[in-house]
Amino acid sequence: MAISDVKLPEGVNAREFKSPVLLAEGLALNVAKQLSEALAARGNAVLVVSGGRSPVAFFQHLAKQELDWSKVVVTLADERWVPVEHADSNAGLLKQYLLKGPAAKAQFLSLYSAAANVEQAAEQADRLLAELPPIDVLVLGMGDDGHTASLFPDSPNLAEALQADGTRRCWPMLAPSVPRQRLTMSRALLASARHKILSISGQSKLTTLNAALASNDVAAMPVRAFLQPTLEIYWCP
Ligand SMILES: O=C(O)[C@H](O)[C@@H](O)[C@H](O)[C@H](O)COP(=O)(O)O
Repeated sequence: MAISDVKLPEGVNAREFKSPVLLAEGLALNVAKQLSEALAARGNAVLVVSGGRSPVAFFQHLAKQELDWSKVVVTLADERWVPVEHADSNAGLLKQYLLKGPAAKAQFLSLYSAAANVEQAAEQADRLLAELPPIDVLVLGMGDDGHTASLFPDSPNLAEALQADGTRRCWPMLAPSVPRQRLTMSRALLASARHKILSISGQSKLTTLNAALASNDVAAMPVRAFLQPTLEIYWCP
C-alpha cells in the first residue's frame, strides 16, 4: 500500500518519498521555506517539532539550512518529564541533532522543568507557552496507537487536552510506555499552527492512518483531531 491508496479528506494533502532520507530532506526544505516566509513577513518565526526516534535525519537536514535562526523560536509539541541529560529527553534529542551549526542560534523553549511533580511542570510550561508568538510550523508524528504529540488514548486529562476550544496550552499526560510521565501541548494550541505537517514512515503507520480515517472518535485515536484541512502528510515506505 502507498499513501496514494489512502482516501484522504478534502483539504488534506499527502507527499510520498521513496526513502526516509529523501523524506527527511524534503521535509527540511519545506520547513525551512515556511520559516523563511514567516521571517520575511513578521521578522520572527516559531517552529514546533515532535520527538520520538524517526525525526533525527529531518533535524540533521534542517540544522544545515541557512536561515536567520537567531529570530526563530524552537519548541516541542510534547516532552517526556525527564531532565535534558536523560536518554529519553526530546530536548536532549534536539540539542544533539537540531540545535547545531546554523540552527544553534535558535532560541529553544523547554517544556520540561524540575518541578515537584509533572502536574506542576505542566502548569509552568503552560505559563511559558502563554508568551509564545503564534506557531508558524508544526511537525507532528504519530504512534501506532493513534497518539500524536503526547495525546495518548486512555491518559488522564485527555478529554480536557483534546477540547477544540480549550484555553490551557500544556497538560500532564500518562503514556503507556516509559517514561510514562509526559507534557503535551493541547490540541487547541497545536491546531493553531499556520502550517501543520504529519510526518510518518512505514506500512504500519499507513495502516494506523487508515484506521484513524475510518471513524471520528478522537479520544480513541487523538491524531484524528488533526486529519483535516490544511494538514500536509509526509510519508515514505
Ligand atoms: O515524544 C514523542 O514520543 C512524540 O512526540 C510522539 O508523539 C512521536 O511523534 C510518536 O510516538 C511517533 O514517534 P516516531 O516518529 O519515532 O515513530
